[in-house]
Amino acid sequence: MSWHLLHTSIRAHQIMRGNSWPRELGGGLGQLGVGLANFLRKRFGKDNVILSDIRKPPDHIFHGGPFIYSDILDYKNLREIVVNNRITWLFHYSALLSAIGEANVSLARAVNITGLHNVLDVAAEHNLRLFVPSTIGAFGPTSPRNPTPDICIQRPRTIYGVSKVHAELMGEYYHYRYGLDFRCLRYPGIISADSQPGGGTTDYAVQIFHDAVKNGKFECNLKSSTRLPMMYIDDCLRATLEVMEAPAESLSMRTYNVNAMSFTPEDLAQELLKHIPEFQITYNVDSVRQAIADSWPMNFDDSNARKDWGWKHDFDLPELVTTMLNFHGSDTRVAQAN
Ligand SMILES: NC(=O)C1=CN([C@@H]2O[C@H](COP(=O)(O)OP(=O)(O)OC[C@H]3O[C@@H](n4cnc5c(N)ncnc54)[C@H](O)[C@@H]3O)[C@@H](O)[C@H]2O)C=CC1
Ligand SMILES: CC(=O)[C@H](N)C(=O)O
Repeated sequence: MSWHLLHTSIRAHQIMRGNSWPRELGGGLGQLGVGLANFLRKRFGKDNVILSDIRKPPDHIFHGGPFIYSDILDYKNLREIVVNNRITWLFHYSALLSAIGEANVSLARAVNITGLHNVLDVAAEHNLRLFVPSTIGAFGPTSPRNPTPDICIQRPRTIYGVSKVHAELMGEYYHYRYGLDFRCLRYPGIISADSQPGGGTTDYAVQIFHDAVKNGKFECNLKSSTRLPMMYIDDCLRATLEVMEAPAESLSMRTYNVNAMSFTPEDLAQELLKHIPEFQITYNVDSVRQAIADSWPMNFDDSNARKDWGWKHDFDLPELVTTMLNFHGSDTRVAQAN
């Protein structure tokens, strides 16, 4: 019996009891982890996915499958989990995202850098296959923005971006120096319907759907012309699994951009109006998030991922909006019925 652990958060890790499958587990209570847990439980059965968290999970999560405690900053605890459960793959999702990281730099440095070091060491010590997500935030104002290739200048201006460049470089160092099977994808802004974002710059693109369905209006904290790479969560989770299952010999790199679409708040509002004609968007720009967004890629070049391991996205902007509204719409209908 081999186990696979995804480290995502102070609130959630997951260890999956897998027979022989190299499958990933989502962080229990993070935006992506919730989606990942659902994805994995639909495909592999809920009893093969164990959530871990230093907080008590809500009932629907607790009853959704097995549960265990862990903290990414507790190296001894990490080693015990890896050894006691014979972990073979580790997915490290724990981080403070861009905006929340700027509000608490010392905690972001601890979690995003010291936490990463703990994971690298336990992964190298126990020969784990390690996935660490990077981000569009790993680029900065001196990077080419339209499009942004895999290899170019990376001088991000957030602790989040600096920590993610560090993760990319450290992961690749451990790969070349110690043979660690490190794999990394730079995610765009990820959009999910059934989970809340964790304090990033792209969070508006998640909240707008909830507000549009519930109130018919939305106050956007970025300028209407702010173009950013975005991806629907199903594409994100599939990309993660596909790169982890790709044969090592197919990987010419260990860190890849993955892309699906790029849009502005205005583009998104126009697409929403096709479904909700009365929808209204207003703007109240958050200067911290706007400065971060203005330093990030506008479009991502992911040609290496498409060439090396066959990456292909499924959701463009129209499909994203239809899918998200169907979820929120059905959610609202259920709420009204109840
Ligand atoms: N959601 C997105 O749009 C994107 C996410 N990513 C990356 O994917 C990963 C997961 O992202 P999300 O689920 O959105 O993040 P999230 O903010 O929803 O969850 C991150 C988790 O890290 C946890 N954390 C904080 N301190 C911790 C500690 N000491 N020990 C363990 N966990 C700790 C937080 O409690 C939180 O639950 C992160 O590494 C993030 O950088 C990358 C690009 C885009
Ligand atoms: C794109 C990301 O990495 C995240 N959603 C953020 O905005 O901080």
